[in-house]
Amino acid sequence: MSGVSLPVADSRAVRHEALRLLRADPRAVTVIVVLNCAAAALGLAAPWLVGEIVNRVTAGAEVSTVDLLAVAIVAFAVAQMLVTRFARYAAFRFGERSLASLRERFVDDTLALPVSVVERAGVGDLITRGSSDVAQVGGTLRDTVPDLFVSVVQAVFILGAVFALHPLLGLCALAGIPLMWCVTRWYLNRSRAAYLAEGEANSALADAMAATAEGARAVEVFGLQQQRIDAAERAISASYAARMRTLSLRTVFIPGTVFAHSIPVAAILVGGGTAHRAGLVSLGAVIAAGLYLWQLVDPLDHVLFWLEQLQSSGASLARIKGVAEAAADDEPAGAVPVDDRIEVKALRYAYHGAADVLHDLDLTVRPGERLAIVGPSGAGKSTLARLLAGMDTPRTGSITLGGVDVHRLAPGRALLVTQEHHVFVGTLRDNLAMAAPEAPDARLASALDAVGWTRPLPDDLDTELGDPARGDPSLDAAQAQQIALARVLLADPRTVILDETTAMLDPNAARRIERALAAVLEGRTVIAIAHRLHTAYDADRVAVLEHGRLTELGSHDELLAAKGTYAALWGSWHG
Ligand SMILES: Nc1ncnc2c1ncn2[C@@H]1O[C@H](COP(=O)(O)OP(=O)(O)OP(=O)(O)O)[C@@H](O)[C@H]1O
Repeated sequence: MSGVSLPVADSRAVRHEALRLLRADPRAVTVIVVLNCAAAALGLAAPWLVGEIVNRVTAGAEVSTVDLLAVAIVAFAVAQMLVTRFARYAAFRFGERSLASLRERFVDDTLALPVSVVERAGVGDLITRGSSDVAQVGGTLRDTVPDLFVSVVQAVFILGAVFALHPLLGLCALAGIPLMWCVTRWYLNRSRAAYLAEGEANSALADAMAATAEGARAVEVFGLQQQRIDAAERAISASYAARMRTLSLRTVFIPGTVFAHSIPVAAILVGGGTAHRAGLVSLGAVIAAGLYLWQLVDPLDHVLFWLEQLQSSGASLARIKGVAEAAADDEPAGAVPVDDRIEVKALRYAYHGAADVLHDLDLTVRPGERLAIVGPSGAGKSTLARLLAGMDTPRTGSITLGGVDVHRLAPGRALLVTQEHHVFVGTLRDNLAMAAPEAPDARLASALDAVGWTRPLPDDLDTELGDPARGDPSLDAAQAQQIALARVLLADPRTVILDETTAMLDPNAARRIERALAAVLEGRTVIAIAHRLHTAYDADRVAVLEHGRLTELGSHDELLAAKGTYAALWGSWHG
């Protein structure tokens, strides 16, 4: 964790993104709106028909009339059920499609992020945004938005129906709104911060437990039991206090809204009863209005419940959109250089605002040249390699390849090969073809031959790799490195930067890989960070880096003759 978070989008950008998701499929949204309105309208029939039954019975109607109205109630209920079913289905499909599009965009935005931004932010943040935040927004699109919409439509229709029965009854129906408004505002003003604090306290508790479990040996050896118990108790107390805070908010919110629901029913009974006695409304209308109000409880509950969900999804969408903003801040790559000459001018670099680790570096590498960079640990060799590959940008000064800032080069022009090797889950073909998607199998196979690949695999290029849990053959570090080198061959970069490519391998494997490397590097410009000095011996020139400064530059023989740092390093390495 670096502590430098990825950005979070502001509320305007979040609103814009939410509208974009809704506008992406206007046909589906129209179908959902129409079906839900129809379902809500059909739901209004039953209370009105019950009121009609009361009015007709009071007026002395026949049993057959009542039967007919009862059948109509059932018919409307069935019709509402069917329409609701199709409305839900349409909403679910829309939600799933929106979720898929959100995921795809997130992957695109993540891949467009500069490596340095990902490293600074920490992979954990990106994973949380890509998993729980995307799932939260997806759930909201699939369930909350349609349900909220249905509930709002139902509530509006129900209130409209009560007003249609009689404006006086409509006014009684609105009697609970002021209290509900106050309680909800009070709750929403406090709940976001309280739930965020609860989430943080839970994470801290999980971290404290995990640290104790992971460091169990150290706890035992150094007798840290009491210290870990105290740490756990502090985390538990903080989590308990945070939970009590959210619980106390709910103990006001839930009873407050339940009470607010009963006010209009009481108002209808008192106001409606008085109006009926005064001959202003029929008894059936009062009963229908009472039934409507009971029907109103459910959609209002949903609206209040989902409001909170919308708040936390808004926060998740802001975090997802923040990744897109970070990706958009990066300058577009794709510039094509005039040749392969590398020019480093007055280069300075510092990590996250700390002191400079590279100071005023000037260096020219000719096309096709082999340059070795040597120096003590911490001198800045790997930092320079990353800058040369365009993975980070200089604080001041410039690095160009063929006149183009390396940061803006078209992909594949200059490649950094490190000691890290990753086998992607997929077939051997997938692992190779990502460097050259159009390459036929014969070219993939010859790239493998060129890097000295000898391991027979059960299904050749179709062999699945990368997931030992499903029984994929496991590859050792050297074989994984060979796949990485075959990829370099297939990508065919004009410039290759090697950063201690064989450092993690045993001497035999290292020799095999170095032989393979010779094939890969043929005819290219090569800048090699050398920890084994024979790489420097084979190079056209050697650059010595000490404390972030270039202190020596020349051929192996010239530097030996100069009797400086390189000569001393060679002397101690050689014997
Ligand atoms: N991610 C990072 N954040 C902060 N400082 C860093 C980071 N990576 C390297 N440094 C610092 O930058 C300086 C140069 O490190 P760098 O890894 O480039 O040296 P190096 O010559 O490659 O060393 P080695 O041979 O041990 O790999 C060191 O002081 C190191 O502590």
